[in-house]
Amino acid sequence: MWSQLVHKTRRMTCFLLPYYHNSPSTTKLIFTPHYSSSVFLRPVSSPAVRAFCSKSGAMSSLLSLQNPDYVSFLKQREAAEIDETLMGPLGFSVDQLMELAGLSVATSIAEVYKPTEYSRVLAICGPGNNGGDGLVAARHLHHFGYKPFVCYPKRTQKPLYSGLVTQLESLSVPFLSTEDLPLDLSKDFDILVDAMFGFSFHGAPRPPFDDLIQRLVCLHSNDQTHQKGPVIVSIDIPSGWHVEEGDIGGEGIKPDMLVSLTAPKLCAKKFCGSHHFLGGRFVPPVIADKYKLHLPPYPGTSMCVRIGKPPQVDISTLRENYISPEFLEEQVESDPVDQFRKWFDDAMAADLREPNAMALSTAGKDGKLSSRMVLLKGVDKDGFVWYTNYESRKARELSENPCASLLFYWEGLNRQVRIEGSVQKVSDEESEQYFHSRPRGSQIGAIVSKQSSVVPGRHVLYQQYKELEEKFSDGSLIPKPAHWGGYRLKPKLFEFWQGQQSRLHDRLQYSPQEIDGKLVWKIDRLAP
Ligand SMILES: NC(=O)C1=CN([C@@H]2O[C@H](COP(=O)(O)OP(=O)(O)OC[C@H]3O[C@@H](n4cnc5c(N)ncnc54)[C@H](OP(=O)(O)O)[C@@H]3O)[C@@H](O)[C@H]2O)[C@H](O)CC1
Ligand SMILES: Cc1cc2nc3c(=O)[nH]c(=O)nc-3n(C[C@H](O)[C@H](O)[C@H](O)COP(=O)(O)O)c2cc1C
Ligand SMILES: Cc1ncc(COP(=O)(O)O)c(C=O)c1O
Ligand SMILES: [K+]
Repeated sequence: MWSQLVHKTRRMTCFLLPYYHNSPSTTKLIFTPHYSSSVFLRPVSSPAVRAFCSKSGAMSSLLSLQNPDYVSFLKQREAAEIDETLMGPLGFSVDQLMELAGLSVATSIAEVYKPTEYSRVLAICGPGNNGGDGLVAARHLHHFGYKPFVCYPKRTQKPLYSGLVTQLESLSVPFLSTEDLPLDLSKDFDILVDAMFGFSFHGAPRPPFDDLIQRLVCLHSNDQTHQKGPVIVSIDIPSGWHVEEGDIGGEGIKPDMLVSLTAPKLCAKKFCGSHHFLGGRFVPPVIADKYKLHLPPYPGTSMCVRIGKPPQVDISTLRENYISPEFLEEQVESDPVDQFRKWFDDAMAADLREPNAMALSTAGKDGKLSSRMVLLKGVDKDGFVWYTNYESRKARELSENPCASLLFYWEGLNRQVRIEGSVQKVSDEESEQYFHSRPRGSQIGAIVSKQSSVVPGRHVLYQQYKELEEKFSDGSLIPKPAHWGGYRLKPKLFEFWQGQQSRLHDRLQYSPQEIDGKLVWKIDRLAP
């Protein structure tokens, strides 16, 4: 039933940072909880930083605030050696590694540059494996919804490479010769994938790559005219850079994004672009161990992880233009609770995270306001229910002033709901029933926490928690503390807000009116 709603298991997020513990006889993989101050970062959904707006992007971005020194950098010789070991004793084939490398590049690009804004991609591929990564990336980008083009002037006559070319041709991905390419690449492409040279580059670039690199260099000079040009994404090494020293003369390409593979090479320390990613999620422990590689963990199932600092953003530029279906008086339910349920169902269907999270605002007798999030645990014609500590700040304020307001914001649907009314405690039986439905850990947590009071340190809570956990380890009933229970807000005012373009939002307010001794809800449209 809806009013007994939302008993979803709370998702506990714990970041596990693997490290390899070396003992003379064994190599053990130990997981330690990894706490980072950035753990609480939310993805910012705006065009400027769509960079990390996808779910996995958000995960990558929160890992990014790790100390950048934490990441290892490889010498050219080490990179080549690792490659040989992977493809020798460790049993990988070059095809496999190239596929994973190219996929990492495509997913890194997709995390930062959305195909709706950056559709036209030119992959410039060199004669070696770096070029192969570029071909694979182009294929994945096609499947991700981009429009890739490929320039592959020095083709390698090996089945792996001719296969990659055939695969692209079968997707009708156009191949452009160097002569076909416009001298100025800035007009025709949104993303330039630099897949010319990787860690085997040496000396000075020979034709035709010298000229191609120069065309990428030229784009920065255009940049000074403040034209929005294409972005450059380098695979593993910015082509033309010394693999260890970087851009020695300072006249090389300046990529916006670098996707390091396996581990960044030394030149990556000189990378100044906005987006440094790591790909190549195939490093087995023996390699990590032998080369003492410190690499960030890949989030979830992602093929890439952001390393280095995320780009700085000007907060004042962050904004969304809401685009939604019109929300009209004719469509709404006459009863606001029914309308709320309809929208709540939409929020559930949209798979939003914690659609039952709501801001609760209260004020004490001094009139000073306070807000916090709580979880809605039930709704019906009698009101909106949540559970909390009856000795908390909110409880004190509610005892002094029973008026409160609730606010839901469903970002993915461009919707907000405001509810105002008066608050009462729910019955003891109702609290009792709900309390015992919670996970046992949360029940103990409620006993331990004298909510809103000052605690000398986390260890105090943890100590009490451990003691109670031990006490109730036999599975016996955990008694609900008297100071824990529910509140119900009886609504007197509703507002349903649907975001629209140019800030001309729809706002429908429901207020109660008595007509012929009967209570009806009056619906008014408010100016946005
Ligand atoms: N383990 C991994 O992470 C994997 C990474 N991969 C990718 O492979 C490259 C390294 O590939 P490799 O084939 O060894 O080398 P390059 O792609 O860098 O290029 C070698 C070719 O480039 C020619 N070359 C070298 N220098 C120049 C130059 N100055 N001018 C022109 N051409 C040059 C070289 O020819 P030579 O005759 O000079 O030897 C080669 O033809 C790595 O960076 C990753 O991107 C794998 O895909 C998977 C595993
Ligand atoms: C998403 C979310 C849901 C929360 N749900 C509850 C809840 O249901 N009950 C509760 O007591 N605290 C909940 N909290 C914690 C409160 O926001 C708050 O920190 C706590 O209730 C103390 O508030 P007070 O000192 O103003 O009384 C939640 C926090 C968040 C971020
Ligand atoms: C302190 C506190 N109490 C209660 C709740 C509600 O949790 P539950 O869904 O377990 O009732 C939360 C949720 O975040 C909370 O933080
Ligand atoms: K490259």
